[in-house]
Amino acid sequence: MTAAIEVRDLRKRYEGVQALDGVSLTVPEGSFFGLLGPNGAGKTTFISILVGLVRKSGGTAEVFGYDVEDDYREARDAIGLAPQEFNVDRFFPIREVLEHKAGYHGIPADEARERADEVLKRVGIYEKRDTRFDWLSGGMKRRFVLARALITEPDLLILDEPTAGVDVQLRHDLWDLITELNDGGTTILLTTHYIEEAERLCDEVAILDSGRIVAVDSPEDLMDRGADRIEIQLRNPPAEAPTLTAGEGNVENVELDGNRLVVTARQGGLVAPDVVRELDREGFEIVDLEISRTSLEEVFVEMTRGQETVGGEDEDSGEDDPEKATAAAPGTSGGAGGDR
Ligand SMILES: Nc1ncnc2c1ncn2[C@@H]1O[C@H](COP(=O)(O)OP(=O)(O)OP(=O)(O)O)[C@@H](O)[C@H]1O
Repeated sequence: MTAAIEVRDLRKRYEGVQALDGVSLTVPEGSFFGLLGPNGAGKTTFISILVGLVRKSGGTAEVFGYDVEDDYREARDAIGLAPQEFNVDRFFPIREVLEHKAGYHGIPADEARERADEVLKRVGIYEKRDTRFDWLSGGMKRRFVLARALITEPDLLILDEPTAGVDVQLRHDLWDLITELNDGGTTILLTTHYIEEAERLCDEVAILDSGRIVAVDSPEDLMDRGADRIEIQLRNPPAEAPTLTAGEGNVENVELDGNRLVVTARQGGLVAPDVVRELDREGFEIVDLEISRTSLEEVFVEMTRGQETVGGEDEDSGEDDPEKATAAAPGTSGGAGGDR
C-alpha cells in the first residue's frame, strides 16, 4: 500500500537555521499520526513543504506517491490543510470563500455550493454562512478553517495546532469530528502542544526535536520507555530501602519515604507483581499499592530536554515570518501562508 506521507532525508535550511536536518518518516494510509515537538522543532516547516508553501533544501517528500514538487498538483489535491494561523480572505461571506477554494481545485460551481453547505453543517457553523470571516468568534474561526480543509474531501487532513486556544467544548467537538473522519478512512496528521491530546487520539506519534526525529512509536510504546512509579505502603518498613532483584532490569530506583517504598521502574504494571512477591518473601506486610503510569508528556519532556518549553495556547505564532505570510508558487524559493 502507498504511504500517505513518505519523506526521506528531508532537509530545510533557512538563512542561519537548519529547520529540518534529515527527517525520514512514513505515515501509513488511514493512520491518525501525531507530530510532536517543542517550539521551533520544525513541525510547521515539515507541513509547509508537504503542501508546497516552502521549498525543501534536500531529500524527498511524497504524498500518496506524488512528489510534492514534481507532482505538485496531485499531491496538493490530496491534502486538506487547517493551518495554525488564519490566512482567510476576510471580505467575502464564508460560504463564498469555500466555493472559491473548491473552484480552485476544479470542483464545478453547483457541486461547490453543495459541498460548502455540507462542510459548514458538519463543523457546526452553517447558520453563519453569510457572515464574513472577521466577524466570527475565535472558536468559529477554528471550525471554519477545518471546513475549508474538508471542502476538497481530502485523503490526508493536516491539522496544525487545531485546538490551540479553544474551549473544552469545542476541543471535544473537534476531537469527535476528526476521529469520525479518520474512522471513515481519512489519514490525519496532527501537530499539537497538548500532549495528552496526542496520547488520546493518535495511533502513532513522531517526536521532532531541532529538526530531527528522535522517536516514532505508538503512544503506548513510547510511554513504556518512561519510568512508572510504584508506591507500596508497608506495615513494617525497614530502616533503609531494600535492594530488589525483581523486575528483570526494569527497576531504576528504590527509595524509602517513611512507611512507603517508592519504586521507579519501566513497565511498572508488569514489574509490580514481581516486586510484591519479593517483598512478601522477605517478610514485609503490604498495606497498599499504587502504580502511577508515566505520561506521554513526561516521556516527551525527557526526550526533548534542553529545548524550549512545551507551550500552551500562546506559543510563537510565527506571524512575523515572511514565509508564512505570503503565498508562493511551486518552484519558487519559498513562501508560505496561502492555503492552496
Ligand atoms: N521563514 C523563515 N526564515 C528563517 N527561519 C525560519 C523561517 N521559518 C521558520 N524558521 C525557523 O526554523 C525553525 C523551525 O520552525 P518551525 O516553525 O518549523 O517550528 P515549529 O516546530 O512549527 O514551531 P512551533 O511549535 O513554535 O510552531 C525555527 O528555528 C524557526 O525560527
